[in-house]
Amino acid sequence: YNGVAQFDDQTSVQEKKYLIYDVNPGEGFNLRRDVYMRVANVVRQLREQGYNYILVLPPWGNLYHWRKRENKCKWSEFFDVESLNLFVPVMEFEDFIKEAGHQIDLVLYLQSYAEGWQDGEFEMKFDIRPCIEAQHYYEKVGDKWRGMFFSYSEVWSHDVKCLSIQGQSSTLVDAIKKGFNETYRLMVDRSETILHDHFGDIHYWRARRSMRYSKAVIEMGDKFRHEAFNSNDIDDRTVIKDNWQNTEKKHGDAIGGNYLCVHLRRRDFVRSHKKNIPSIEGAAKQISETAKRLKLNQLFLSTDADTVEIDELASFLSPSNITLTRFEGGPQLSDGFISVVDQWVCAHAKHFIGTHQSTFSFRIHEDREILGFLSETTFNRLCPDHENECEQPAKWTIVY
Ligand SMILES: C[C@@H]1O[C@H](OP(=O)(O)OP(=O)(O)OC[C@H]2O[C@@H](n3cnc4c(=O)[nH]c(N)nc43)[C@H](O)[C@@H]2O)[C@@H](O)[C@H](O)[C@@H]1O
Repeated sequence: YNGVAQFDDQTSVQEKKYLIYDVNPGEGFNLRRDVYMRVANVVRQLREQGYNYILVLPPWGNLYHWRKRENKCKWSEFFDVESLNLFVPVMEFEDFIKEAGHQIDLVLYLQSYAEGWQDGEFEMKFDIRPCIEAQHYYEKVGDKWRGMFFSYSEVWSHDVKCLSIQGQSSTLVDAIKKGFNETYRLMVDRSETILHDHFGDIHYWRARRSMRYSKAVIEMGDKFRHEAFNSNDIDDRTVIKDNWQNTEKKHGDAIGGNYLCVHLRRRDFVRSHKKNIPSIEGAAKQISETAKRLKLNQLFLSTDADTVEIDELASFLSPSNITLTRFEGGPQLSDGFISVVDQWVCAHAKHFIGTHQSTFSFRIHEDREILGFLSETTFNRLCPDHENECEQPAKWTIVY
């Protein structure tokens, strides 16, 4: 596959256009990372077919899980934008405003079909339809459509249309080609409505491999690994090349630092995934057993739990020589930044155990696949209290 850099020769063929996107406001950080991969693959396909789209990165902000209210955060705070740029050309929203102004030509609001699936069959299709709920998010004031637009109050759109769609990245490609390929600044809202073309295929992984963390995240994470666990890339065998395009690891290349990482998802998960996650005591029991089995007495805990639960967990660890360490960050760091450092540290552990169906854990799985860990050290989850041997996460292993 040589889908890279083809865009260089196409810039002359077609006038440059912008594809901006957004996601359902209630979605968390790591589901948004998944949606990025779907949209990046929309742009990849459009470019391969001669449409000169640049992907505009939606600023991070006002996330439900973030306790510090932050908005207009750039992707470069968390990710290496130059690296993303090697998959499809991307730009920060602020740079888009500088380059193309405060207007968007059309917001295409993705929605499902009001009538649901016909005959219970999933068929890929799209149609412009009356809006079902977009009116809650966009309002026409004078001749300008106003909306959230990532908290940029000066931004507005000339038009808003609703597209009922059932399908995947390529379905949206078809819709754009058919109806909107003349649109200069196109924004696709509710992009999570489309699925991946093929979950876990080479295009999925290329987009994912391009999503490297920012230098600041990596430096902070590496410093912490070194200080807390004496872990470093040479000893852990986790050295990777600067460019993801020529980084290819085999399972078993990486051995990881001398610690066990557990991602313990709490807060809203305690309610929404009650049946599938353990109690604090149950988690401590499973962690203790794994630590004993693997002869690891250093635990790195990545969690959104409050300190009461963390102290409780620590008190249940047995034998009591298991040390519990967390990355606390400090007041100057954002919630988003701390959470990505947590993921980086977990990605380098000798063994990882995550939480059932948490996209936060899924992104750690992927990082470990990229680094070349054996799958059995990665695709593990905590079981609910009443099940000793629950079903483990599907092994979505890397493909090159
Ligand atoms: C119920 C669903 O849960 C889904 O969450 P799920 O997949 O775990 O994962 P995320 O989409 O990332 O949302 C969870 C957020 O909670 C914080 N968080 C969770 N675990 C940790 C951790 O170990 N360390 C740190 N520092 N922060 C953590 C962090 O802000 C993270 O982005 C949501 O995406 C969906 O929108 C929905 O709410």
